[in-house]
Amino acid sequence: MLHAAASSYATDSAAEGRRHILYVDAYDSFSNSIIGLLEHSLGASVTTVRIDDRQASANIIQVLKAFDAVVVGPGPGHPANSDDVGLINHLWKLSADDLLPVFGICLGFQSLCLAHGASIKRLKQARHGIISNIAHSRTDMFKGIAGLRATQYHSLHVDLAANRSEGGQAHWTTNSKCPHIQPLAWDVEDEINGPVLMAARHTTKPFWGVQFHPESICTSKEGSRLLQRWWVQAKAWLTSRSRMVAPEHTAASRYLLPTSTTATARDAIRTEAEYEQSSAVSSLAKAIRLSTGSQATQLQWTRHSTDQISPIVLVEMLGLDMDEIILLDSQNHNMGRFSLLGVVVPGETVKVTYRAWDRTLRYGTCSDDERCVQLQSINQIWSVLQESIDLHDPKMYGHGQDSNSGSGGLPCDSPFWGGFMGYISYEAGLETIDVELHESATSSTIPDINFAFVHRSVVIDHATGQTYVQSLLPNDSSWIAHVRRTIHEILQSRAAVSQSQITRGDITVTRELRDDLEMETRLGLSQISTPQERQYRNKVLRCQESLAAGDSYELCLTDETLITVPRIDDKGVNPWTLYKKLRRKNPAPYGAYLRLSNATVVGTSPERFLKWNREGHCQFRPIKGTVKKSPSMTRETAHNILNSSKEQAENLMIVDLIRHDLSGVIGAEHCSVPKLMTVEEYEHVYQLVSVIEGKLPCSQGREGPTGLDVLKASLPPGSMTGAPKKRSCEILRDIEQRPRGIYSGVLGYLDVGGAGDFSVVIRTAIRDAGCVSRGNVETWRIGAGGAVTIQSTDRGEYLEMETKVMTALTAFQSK
Ligand SMILES: C=C(O[C@@H]1C=C(C(=O)O)C=C[C@H]1O)C(=O)O
Ligand SMILES: NC(=O)CC[C@H](N)C(=O)O
Repeated sequence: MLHAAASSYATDSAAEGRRHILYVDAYDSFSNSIIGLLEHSLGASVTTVRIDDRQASANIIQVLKAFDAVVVGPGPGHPANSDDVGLINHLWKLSADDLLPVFGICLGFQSLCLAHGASIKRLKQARHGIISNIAHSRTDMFKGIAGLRATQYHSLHVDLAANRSEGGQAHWTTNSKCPHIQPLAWDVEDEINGPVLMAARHTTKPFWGVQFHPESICTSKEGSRLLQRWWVQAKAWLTSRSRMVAPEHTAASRYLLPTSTTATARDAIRTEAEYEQSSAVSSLAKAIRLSTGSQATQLQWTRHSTDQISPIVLVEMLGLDMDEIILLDSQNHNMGRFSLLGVVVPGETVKVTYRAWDRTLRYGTCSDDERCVQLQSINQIWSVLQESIDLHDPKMYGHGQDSNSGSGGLPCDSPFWGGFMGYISYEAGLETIDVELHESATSSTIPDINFAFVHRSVVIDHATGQTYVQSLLPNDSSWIAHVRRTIHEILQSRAAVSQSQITRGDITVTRELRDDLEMETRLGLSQISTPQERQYRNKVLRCQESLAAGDSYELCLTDETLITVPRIDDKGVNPWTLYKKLRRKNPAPYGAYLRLSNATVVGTSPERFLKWNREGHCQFRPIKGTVKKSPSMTRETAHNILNSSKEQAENLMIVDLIRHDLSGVIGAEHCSVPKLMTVEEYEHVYQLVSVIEGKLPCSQGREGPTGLDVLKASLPPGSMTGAPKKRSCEILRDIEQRPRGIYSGVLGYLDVGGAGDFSVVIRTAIRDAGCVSRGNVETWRIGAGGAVTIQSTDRGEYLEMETKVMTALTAFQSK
């Protein structure tokens, strides 16, 4: 199947007269941005092939006939390792008749030079996310290019044998060892590594290459001009040879494998086997739909002016604190606007779980009516989630019912009207990028995807002081009235203020004090086992070895802290009491309390992963760069540290990675970076934050990608992996030797109206499933870690991990 560019929505590959470029993807996390640049700076149509596409490799001559030029992308590994470059090696051996212009970027460039006599060596210090001025010859593709600042992501470099003998000067001549490699650009500012070759061309063949990354957000505009200059040269070469592409461009299609899951969540399932399963899976959507009746879905809702009502008080007054619920709680944090409560109605709410290691999907309202379907791949889940959402979109059924507010229509300011609430684990994310799971993932008892289809919800808008009570169930006025009465009760007794317990009457106060006391007694007897410093530091060093070897540019190393708490009278820690303590100690905008199926999550994440609204506006907010607060750490010093090259490089890599993830779905030209590396202050840390945004194409009817497509294309969260994502995750799995589970995954909601919001699961405690019935102790886990770069120190990384653990561990320390 032909895969016409990763960003197929931006491309009209059938357009007449367009040139065709074959992009060779070496599994890099920046490829989609490069493809966007080729499409929009050069006006070319781009088709992607992966380096390990065997069929394309075996038929490479035929494949190339359909293209005007090839761009060979960056990637992990070493150009001398055939697995890392795959079919790239064929390009350098093409006969005169089959030749065509080739442009290599980073790994592609190194491969070009290696094939023509150069040596590939390790840099003394790898350059990942480092921006520098490029000194160039002003000739060839650099003609007319002004000052060029460019981002580098490399550990290896091209050694032309004459590098060092030129006294640190850039030079533009070939030498006898590499007579065909003509230098075109150098980095002469690098004091540690000395002059490093940044661009070259072949003296007789139409091969060019650059060591830096023209697609990076921090490479100046001259980066795309350079590509345009190359394109002029390439086309001149094609004209001089009268080279024509095969009349049928799609002739290449039968040799190329699809490169990514560009199928949208709404796309029809194709193979027969998939079809069979899909009908089983589809019955899930129908089962969920049945619970709302066969008629049009109505959203019944009321709105109340509640000022600053506390979601905690509301949960308790509704008597839900011991039940299965999902609370997304912005904890009055200045960066969180909404709090959302999803109610699980025992025996009625449909729960959907998926286990990555055996690919089983389970759904039902309770264990008795649970159905289990064996899936071929996680990709089948997205369509069923999307289908369930689509079947309930109240917009499709005319107006919802506004029973009390009198304004009619739907509550547009409420970001969630009902739909799925829950999480997607890190391992589920690994499956989406074809990373094999660690063997011990088989022992995991907590689901990897865990959602409830929430019909009844309450949304508190802390900015406007409005609270929405909403239900998708038919004839649910009595529940709505019950919540409304409870809200009035809270308001009347002024229980909405923070001193709520004092005003809620003696019974509640007594219960709360008793709960606190019980928890503190258990916590006083708990055992905390944090990662050993020496072992953690060794892991940092192992990460750095992979970075130095060129296998990764950044690795988000993590480990976990275990808290074992004795169960007394068959009772462990009350998760609700624990959550209340945690949110007091570490308020954060993405607070989460989840009890669903056998998972218990108590968290205070500062990091939004991805939000999209009903108009299709998407936003990522990755955090990368952490400084611990302390009496001696002034805001100014924190800013200085976070503005250092180490922290900025760390952040830049993730920004470029997320631009790639988002571009793959909506096209690079629709992505923007409105905030690049701004410092934000939290309870215990300062963080460096960037914002990447984009807009889904407006689709008529139900065509085109959705927010869920962006979500599935971006897992696991780049800030928790490092770049390039796939190789980095494989390295981390081998170093960490454990599944991460819910930690490092994403938690949030998919709204029936088409919106969604997910945080990154960090600074969070998770209770082991099954422990409740496992005798007299229970275990809680807190994952923590940080991005290791070549500039990290092992001790510094250990301290950073410790700081992050503490943000959640404080809740376990007895008073
Ligand atoms: C890995 C964690 O956090 C991630 C790593 C960060 C960093 O390296 O600075 C910052 C926020 C998160 O994306 C964690 O909190 O455990
Ligand atoms: N960005 C890249 O292509 C990196 C190439 C190679 N793996 C290196 O680290 O030098």
